[in-house]
Amino acid sequence: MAEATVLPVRGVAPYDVVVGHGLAGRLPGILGPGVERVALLFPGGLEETVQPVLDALVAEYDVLALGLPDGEKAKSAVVAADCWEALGERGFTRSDAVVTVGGGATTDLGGFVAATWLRGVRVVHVPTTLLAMVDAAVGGKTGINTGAGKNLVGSFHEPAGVLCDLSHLATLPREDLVAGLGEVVKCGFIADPEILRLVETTPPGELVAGSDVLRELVERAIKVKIDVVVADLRETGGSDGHPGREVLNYGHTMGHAIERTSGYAVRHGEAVALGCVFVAELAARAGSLGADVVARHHETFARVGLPTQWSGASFDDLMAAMRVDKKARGSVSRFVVLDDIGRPRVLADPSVDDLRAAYDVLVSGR
Ligand SMILES: NC(=O)c1ccc[n+]([C@@H]2O[C@H](COP(=O)([O-])OP(=O)(O)OC[C@H]3O[C@@H](n4cnc5c(N)ncnc54)[C@H](O)[C@@H]3O)[C@@H](O)[C@H]2O)c1
Ligand SMILES: O=C(O)C(=O)C[C@@H](O)[C@H](O)[C@H](O)COP(=O)(O)O
Ligand SMILES: [Zn+2]
Repeated sequence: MAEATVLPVRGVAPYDVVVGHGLAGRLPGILGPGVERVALLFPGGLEETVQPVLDALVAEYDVLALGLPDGEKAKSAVVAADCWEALGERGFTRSDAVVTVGGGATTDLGGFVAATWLRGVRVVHVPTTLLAMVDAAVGGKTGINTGAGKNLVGSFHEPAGVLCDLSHLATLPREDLVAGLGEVVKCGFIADPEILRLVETTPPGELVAGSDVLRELVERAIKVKIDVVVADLRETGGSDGHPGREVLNYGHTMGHAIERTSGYAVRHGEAVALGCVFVAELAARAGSLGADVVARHHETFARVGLPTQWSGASFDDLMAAMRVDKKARGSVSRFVVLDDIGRPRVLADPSVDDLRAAYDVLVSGR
């Protein structure tokens, strides 16, 4: 089996993202000295996946195992409050730590609990979905949803380390693996065309757990994310017209609106694919994106099995949902668009006609 790859995140509080197999034994080294209690947060139902991590932890620490609701249901104020109460009852101090094992919903909620408990304790993420490995567990964004929308409450709280054990992908349902490819392909469009080449030249049936090509895609997508967050951790902006960290939000303005208006029935990665197609169509009208790159959005997402057409909500409902997007400023909506592959910028206040034309393509397809 190939050696682990260590991808350093050289920010203010440096840490490593490790990609490989059987990594749980590294946890004590990452948690460091002084930790007595560890809260292990995971979705109920994932016990088998969690077991190696639990085994590695119980040997060294007083472990508080907290099973969470599955998926997006974990990202609520009620669940966060339940976790705070549990940490309080067990006497968690600032020298104790949180470990998350699960998908992006788990790392988002667990990261938020770690960020807020005593104003911040150490957290290590063990992502078990493709999407969480390439995106959610890396970079320190944590959050929960509110009635008004997705990820509206949260904080930036960087992990002490991220362990991407590719063995976990063997049990991941195909639909969730494909959803993770949504964020991978997004990274191809915003920064790394080699990702697009790999996806477009590999038979989709070979993009499976255990394949060399999937590992290369994982590592490339993580590198894209690391480069962005090291340059602009808190999303304050880039330079020379680059959107800074907001570039990672490519496709997310519409994507988050689709998730919310569907009652979170559409997976995050699926919504990102739809949002990227929408915003490529928008950039063709309100910006200067060429027809060839727009077509490539439709083709590449569809090639891996992601949706590129969706008619689950009205134009007005989606516009209303997009108003709470964190990139908006006052009543001005802002979208990350491309002028070409790897050339992102922010488009502010596009016309309703252009937005509607892009929406029409989303509804009826090309
Ligand atoms: N913080 C960030 O930077 C960031 C980035 C991207 C996405 N996100 C968030 O991540 C979430 C989506 O993450 P996701 O796609 O991982 O969804 P998820 O966390 O809901 O996981 C998807 C499903 O896979 C199951 N699962 C997890 N690991 C498994 C395994 N190894 N085997 C079998 N089943 C497994 C989960 O229990 C769940 O049912 C969204 O809430 C999104 O907003 C956050
Ligand atoms: O890390 C980021 O920054 C991202 O935008 C990555 C996104 O893929 C991710 O879905 C993130 O949670 C979106 O954040 P939000 O700020 O739009 O809530
Ligand atoms: Zn995302």
